[in-house]
Amino acid sequence: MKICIFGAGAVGGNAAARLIAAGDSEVSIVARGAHLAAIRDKGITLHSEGQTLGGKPFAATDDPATLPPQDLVVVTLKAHSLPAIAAPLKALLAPGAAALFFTNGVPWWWNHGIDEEGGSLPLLDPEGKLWRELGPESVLGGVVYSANAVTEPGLITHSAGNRWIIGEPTGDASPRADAAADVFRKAGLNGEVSTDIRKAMWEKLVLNIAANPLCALTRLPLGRWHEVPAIADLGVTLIRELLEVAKSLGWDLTHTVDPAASVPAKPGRPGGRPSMLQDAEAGRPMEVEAIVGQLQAFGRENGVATPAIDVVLPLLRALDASSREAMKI
Ligand SMILES: NC(=O)C1=CN([C@@H]2O[C@H](COP(=O)(O)OP(=O)(O)OC[C@H]3O[C@@H](n4cnc5c(N)ncnc54)[C@H](OP(=O)(O)O)[C@@H]3O)[C@@H](O)[C@H]2O)C=CC1
Ligand SMILES: CC(C)(CO)C(=O)C(=O)O
Repeated sequence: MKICIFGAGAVGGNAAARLIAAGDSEVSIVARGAHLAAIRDKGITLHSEGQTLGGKPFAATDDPATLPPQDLVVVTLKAHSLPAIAAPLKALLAPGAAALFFTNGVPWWWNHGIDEEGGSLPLLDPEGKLWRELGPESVLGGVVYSANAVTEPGLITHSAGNRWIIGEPTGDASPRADAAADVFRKAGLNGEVSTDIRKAMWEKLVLNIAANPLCALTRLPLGRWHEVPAIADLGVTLIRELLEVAKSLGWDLTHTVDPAASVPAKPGRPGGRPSMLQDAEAGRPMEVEAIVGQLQAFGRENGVATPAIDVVLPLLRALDASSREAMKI
């Protein structure tokens, strides 16, 4: 099986290192910049649970057009980077092959299988390129619990979690979802198939809606939230709003999720640098719309008030705009 990891940064780098080490598939990597140069020079190295994997030079590329058609493309870019790769991603897929998106937050393909006329979500696919040029029928949805950081170019440090949930947006069982989960499991990545990938998305978003924006805005990693207890209280409020939005769309998690117990920060627990904090610290764009903005949009469409989101969202958008301005993008 030919598998490409498109955007092998923190999460994708973990998957790539494990898939390469397993040796069951023909793996290729699309990366860029200093990270790409380091992968070509020294390979992709994964530090995980006291073990080190990888570390042999690897012929990665920044030009997907140089790769042969792939049976599976695992897409691990940030949500805001996706529209730019719609056409090259489509060109990389062998007939019938899937693009498996492991992206936090509400996915651009949300309407596929539930409201085709609704098309792409404008906050996530502003010009509709993903819907039009890639096409939602190419999509496998993915939800990942695996905390990683690119600690230096070519080096991925994995700190917690190993759960990779895969599902068709239509909710159907499919050989391509089974095959993807299977190849992940063989590589030591706990792949599982879901017939309700949106439910898995909401359950994961319970963690992200509190951790990601509040760590990014305060610069406090999760292990330091106890220094300002009101931060965790705000996290609980954000989770409550998320649950009401999800319920208005038909996913009622209010009986299974306890907001107070779901705030990811626990007093004294060390570490915890969510991906949005990593982006804020590095002055990179952040996944504001997938993790926060789309919740406000859904809330407004369905008459659900989101007062805490309404405060957090403009702060994040302003922070994001200043990063983009500094990076001239
Ligand atoms: N990090 C984590 O612990 C977790 C992250 N997630 C989610 O997983 C997804 C991926 O996150 P994460 O791994 O942290 O992101 P990263 O930014 O670490 O990785 C994405 C990589 O894709 C590269 N990239 C972007 N565009 C292109 C392009 N056109 N061609 C080649 N390479 C490209 C980026 O390069 P550059 O840096 O130059 O932009 C970067 O190296 C996100 O949705 C995130 O929310 C989920 C669970 C945990
Ligand atoms: C759950 C969490 C917070 C793990 O790091 C994550 O998904 C992220 O970093 O975006």
